Amino acid sequence: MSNRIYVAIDTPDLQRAHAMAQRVRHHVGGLKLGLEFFCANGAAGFREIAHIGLPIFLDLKLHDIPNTVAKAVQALGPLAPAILTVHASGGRAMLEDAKAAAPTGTKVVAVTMLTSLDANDLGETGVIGSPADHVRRLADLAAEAGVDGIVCSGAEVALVHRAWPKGFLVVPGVRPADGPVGDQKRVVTPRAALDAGASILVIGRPITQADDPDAAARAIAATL
Ligand SMILES: O=C(O)c1cc(=O)[nH]c(=O)n1[C@@H]1O[C@H](COP(=O)(O)O)[C@@H](O)[C@H]1O
Repeated sequence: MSNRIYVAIDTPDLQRAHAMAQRVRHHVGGLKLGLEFFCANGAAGFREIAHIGLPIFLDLKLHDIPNTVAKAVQALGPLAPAILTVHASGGRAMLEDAKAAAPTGTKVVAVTMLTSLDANDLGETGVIGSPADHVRRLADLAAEAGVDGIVCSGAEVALVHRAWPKGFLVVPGVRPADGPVGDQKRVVTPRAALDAGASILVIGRPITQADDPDAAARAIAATL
């Protein structure tokens, strides 16, 4: 893929989502639809956005018992998303069953440690060790369970890339050098994330909240 930016279309409003996707479509490689969009618009909304013709990353971060996740992945099968997320902390059996239930062309990627968390947040959830240790442990589990890749921050992607060179590595929480970080805590620039081994970048607000979203997408793409 020449353009490795997936733009996060985070809105519950189908018209706005469609207009935003149309606006930036020539400057991104794919579109990411997440919980906010899918809870409001479901499969019908997904199909409307898919008509635009770019690959769709369906980011539902599924996390439940193996049977429930497998049945949910099966139910999403007719949508044939290019990429689908589950949580790595759902465990080995959940990851194996999610992959087995996904259509052949869908990459199943496992979210390791959300980019909105830092070492302190991790400690509060009872996890001992650094973010890097935690991401590495979950990435190893994801690789062993046979999913296609993981989601992590740009701060850990280099170490995962070394351990799993063939893994499909998704990096969100990227910000142009001077941009506001918002609720993200483990942030790097788009260029740094790609240099460290990211397969694709997920970028939302730096594009969608810009005064001129297509110019913002073009400007970020030009740095890559
Ligand atoms: O799975 C994701 O895409 C994801 C994982 C993660 O750890 N952090 C994260 O921000 N995301 C998603 O990436 C997008 C980031 O959006 P911005 O912070 O607006 O660029 C959102 O749609 C998040 O749901």
